[in-house]
Amino acid sequence: MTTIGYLGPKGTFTKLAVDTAFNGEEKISFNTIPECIDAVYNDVIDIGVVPLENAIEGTVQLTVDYLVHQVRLPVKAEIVVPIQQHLLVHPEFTGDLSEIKEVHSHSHAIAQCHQFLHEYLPNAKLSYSTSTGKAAEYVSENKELPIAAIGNRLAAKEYGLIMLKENIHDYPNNHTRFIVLTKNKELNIKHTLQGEKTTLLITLPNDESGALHQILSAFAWRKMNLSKIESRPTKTGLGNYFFIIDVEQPYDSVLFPGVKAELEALGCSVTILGTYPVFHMSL
Ligand SMILES: O=C(O)C(=O)C[C@]1(C(=O)O)C=C[C@@H](O)C=C1
Repeated sequence: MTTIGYLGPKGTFTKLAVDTAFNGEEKISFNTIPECIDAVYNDVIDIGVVPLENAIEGTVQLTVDYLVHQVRLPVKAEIVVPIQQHLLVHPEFTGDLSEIKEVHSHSHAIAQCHQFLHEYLPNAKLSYSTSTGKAAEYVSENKELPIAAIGNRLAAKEYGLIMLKENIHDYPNNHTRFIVLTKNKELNIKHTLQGEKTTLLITLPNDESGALHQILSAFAWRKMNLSKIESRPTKTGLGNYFFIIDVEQPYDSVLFPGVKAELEALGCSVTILGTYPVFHMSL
């Protein structure tokens, strides 16, 4: 049977994404994003699903950095899921909002609710956990403490918690992109295909004037639409960056090799991180 790994434990957004996109497979929980990626790389599981980017908080840097610097695996699909954050408490907590002393969650979930926390829980201590599910688990195991978790409806159900405040994310149109990593498993995602993308990793030779302009023009004059460009440190010293570029089309044997050759002539290195279908899910 096909095995799918996800950032767990139960009740995470990644689990929600996996449950929505796949059924029938064996699903295995991992404590961290690197552990899940390693398990695909080491053939412990067939498929791994990890978060990549949130509409409010931006890129999940751990995922990008781990895939670029530690373990290279091809991206084979993208799943976009709506995200609703709720404030979860133990059913035995009978106080009101102002009595909550600690809020637990994943850093990305806390960041999506900064304004809410600033307004309603300015004195609560923020405690970061490996996932929203882990935070919900902690609240469920500590009923005597005046604490809350930020997480989703599934977490409330899985851990028997109450949603004290619903929809506490600061902006309404909240979504997270998850990527599906696999070495060679055929994917069978039965959802409406939203489009196709290719993600490239581009490293500049050194800090030359106009280098970024030259990179972008290689795409521009071929009329290749870019949906994301992001720079990250190469970790070799201050001022050294690579670029992750999402192109709104599948890989083809004319335009992409053309771009690659043109950029390599400028001294850049170009790696294809994946060419993949994009699925939008509704929960
Ligand atoms: O903690 C979870 O539930 C996750 O699946 C991780 C994660 C993330 O890394 O962005 C996924 C979606 C939400 O944006 C918040 C947290």
